[in-house]
Amino acid sequence: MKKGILLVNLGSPESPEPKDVKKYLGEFLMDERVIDIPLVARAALVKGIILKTRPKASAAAYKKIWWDEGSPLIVISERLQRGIQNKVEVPVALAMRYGSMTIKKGLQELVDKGVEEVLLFPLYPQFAMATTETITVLAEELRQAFFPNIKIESVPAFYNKPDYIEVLSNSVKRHLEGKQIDHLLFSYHGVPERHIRKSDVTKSHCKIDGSCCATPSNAHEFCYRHQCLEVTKLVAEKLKLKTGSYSTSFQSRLGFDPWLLPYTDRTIERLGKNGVKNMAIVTPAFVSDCLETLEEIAMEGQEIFHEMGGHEFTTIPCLNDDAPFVDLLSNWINTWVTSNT
Ligand SMILES: C=CC1=C(C)c2cc3[nH]c(cc4nc(cc5[nH]c(cc1n2)c(C)c5CCC(=O)O)C(CCC(=O)O)=C4C)c(C)c3C=C
Ligand SMILES: [Fe+2]
Ligand SMILES: [Fe+2]
Repeated sequence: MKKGILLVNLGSPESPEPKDVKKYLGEFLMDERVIDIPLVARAALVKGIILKTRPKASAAAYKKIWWDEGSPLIVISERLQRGIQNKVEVPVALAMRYGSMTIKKGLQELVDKGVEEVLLFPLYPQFAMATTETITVLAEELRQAFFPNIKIESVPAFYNKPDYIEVLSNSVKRHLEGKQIDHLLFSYHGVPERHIRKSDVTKSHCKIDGSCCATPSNAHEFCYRHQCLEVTKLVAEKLKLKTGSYSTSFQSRLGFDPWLLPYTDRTIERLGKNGVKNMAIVTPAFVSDCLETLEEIAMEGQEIFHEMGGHEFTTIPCLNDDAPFVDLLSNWINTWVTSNT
């Protein structure tokens, strides 16, 4: 059976204009795994409230980070795809969960090249129902409806793979070389606490009480909070960071439901108030720099820190298309390609 790879990232608006941002946000936020409330309530919230105001504010934010070539997230994902394609023998396609580069088009591109067995590769180190799960569920629905003769295998969350932790740790180390940092903040995209409970396969483990994520459990295979805390722990161990010199927080909350704590903006504020002068931030929930890292962290986060009296604010880029990351993903793909052939 001929094999092929489909890398999948989140997606971006077609342009940073409010009408395109509105279209993108409409599709994104109407996903039942992103805003997980009944359809009628979701439509009322998204179309009746969020889409009335947010597109204008989001468009202004997108304009600050947009590149001549397009959305940073898309451009970087395309560079990653090309980097991997140069290192593997099978076709590598790229799709986005939302927007015009659809998963259906990505599967079609592979099928047109004769592919019958697809490795679906969600570009997220940690599992979340709003990211990994929505991709795998949609890909299976598309397979059943349009491509019944292909096989799809999905790459699970790779948050604790030793070679991933090594690449991430080396990147942090490289970007902090020669700097005197008082505090390293690991900031992950937040999710509503409800998402963690919904994804708890044991239905009783995740109490989000501070200790459950450190207690061994089958729930952790699908616990976003555990997987984020684990990345922090493993990188801190690898870099021999001292207790108290690093911490974890969650960014980008939306709405009034409780989201994972502590929040990144409040954490930056507290660090500044507590006298931290030089801080760095790494964002391991994102493999590609995007609105959430380039604007919310590198611009807004820096501003908060400076307002609180902080001096140096270092934003560590995502792994993007760095050679060690391209090599890592290519190695995993090549292992899959040569297995059972
Ligand atoms: C209920 C809302 C949201 C959930 C849950 C959520 C989870 C989630 N998102 C990412 C990664 C990205 N999100 C990005 C942008 C973004 N996210 C939300 C909302 C939720 N995300 C919104 C409304 C937006 C748009 C921007 C805005 O208006 O603030 C992006 C950036 C995309 C880009 O074009 O650059 C990424 C990447 C993860 C990993 C995640 C759960 C773990
Ligand atoms: Fe998001
Ligand atoms: Fe947990």
